[in-house]
Order: sequence, then C-alpha cells, then structure tokens
Amino acid sequence: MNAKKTAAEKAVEYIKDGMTVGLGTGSTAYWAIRRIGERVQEGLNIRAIATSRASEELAVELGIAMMSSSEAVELDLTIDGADEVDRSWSLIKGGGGALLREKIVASISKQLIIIVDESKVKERLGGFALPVEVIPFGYEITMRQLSATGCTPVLRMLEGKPYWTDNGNYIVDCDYGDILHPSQLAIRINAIPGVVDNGLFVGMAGQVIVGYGDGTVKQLERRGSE
Ligand SMILES: O=C(CO)[C@H](O)[C@H](O)COP(=O)(O)O
Repeated sequence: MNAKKTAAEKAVEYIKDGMTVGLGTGSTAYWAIRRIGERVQEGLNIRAIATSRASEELAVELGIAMMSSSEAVELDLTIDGADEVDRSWSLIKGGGGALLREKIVASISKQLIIIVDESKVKERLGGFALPVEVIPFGYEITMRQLSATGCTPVLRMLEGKPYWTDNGNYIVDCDYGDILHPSQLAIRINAIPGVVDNGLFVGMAGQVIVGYGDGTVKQLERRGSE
C-alpha cells in the first residue's frame, strides 16, 4: 500500500465546495493534488494556490482553477507534506526546497493539514537536516553564521551547481542533531541577515494525518506544545 497516497486522499476529504485551498509540494502532496484534480473533474468547485512551480504545473494540468497571490487573502485549507513531525506537531519542511512558499501559504491558511507516512513521525526533530533558504549573495558568510548556531551546514547542490529555489535563492541543509527547542532555534536562525526563512514550522499544523504501510490512516494525537 502507498502510505503517502492514502494519507493524502484522506486529507482531500476535508475539502468542500467553494473553498480556497493551498497546494503543498513533494511526493505526498502530489497525491493530494491528483485527488483534488479528480474531484474537480467530478464537479468540485474550488480555487487554489500552489507552493511551488512544480505543484502549480501539475494543478493546471489537472484542471484545478488557480488564484494569484494578490487574490489569496485567507485560505480555508492547505494540505502539505513534511520531512519530520514530532508529537507536538512541530515540523521540519523544505526537503523539496519549497519551504518559503509553503510557509507563506500556511501563514494565511485557516487550517494546515499535514500528510505524512509513518516514517516521518519522530519523538524529536533533527534526524533530517534542517533546510534553510539563504540569499546567494554572501552565502559563505551566512553558512559560517549558521554554523555558529550549532549545526553542520551543507550547501544543497544539484548537478554540480548550487540548487536554486523557485525564488532564486540557495538552500543550506543544517544538521543540528536533536532539536530540543524548535521555536527558539527558528528565531535564532531567522535573525541571520542572509537567511530568508528556515524549514521549522512550529504551531502551524492544525491536523496531522499519518498513512501506514498496511493501508490504514490515523490522525496523529497531539501531545503538549513546544
Ligand atoms: O517541505 C516539503 C517541500 O519543500 C515537502 O513537504 C517535504 O519535503 C516532504 O516531501 P515528500 O512528501 O516528498 O516526502
């Protein structure tokens, strides 16, 4: 069974006619967009905004009506994946390089539903190196400053060149080991001038849907807050 697909399809059940919807990025969000496309073909009337060019292209191909960022004042619902989620629903995102648009879209969503397979649920964040979007100018300086926050920063590369985000920036993957205080760390990272944003999403998820290999899906119960 495809655990990402089952989690994604469960989340799409929350979409109702007339809603405005944020479309996430990645291999789990892909299944949600596919299912939304099917529902649109069946007559569902929604308008959507995507968190990456790749998701936008897929949505347009599937006939989903898109809205511009100037029209998107508040969204009813956003469905997105994550690289890690802990028991208080803090997240690491950005493995697919879309963290900035994902955070912007999540910030105007009345509800953010996170869809993951069971491998992403962790007691503590930090097994996955934290993606940080940085501007290209002075990135070596920014990387040294990131290093001083307690991580090993690595510039993300693609085909021998720095990876470019949809926003024309770089991604630095920062390995902190166990992240004990995600919200404090997020503030420290974002205080560095060359940082645009980081992949820690704290207090943003409104629901986490987990898909399992046996075909079942469950809501992740929330335990405490960060
Ligand atoms: O944050 C993201 C992209 O920037 C993705 O949601 C995250 O990387 C999870 O991706 P996948 O569903 O492919 O495992």
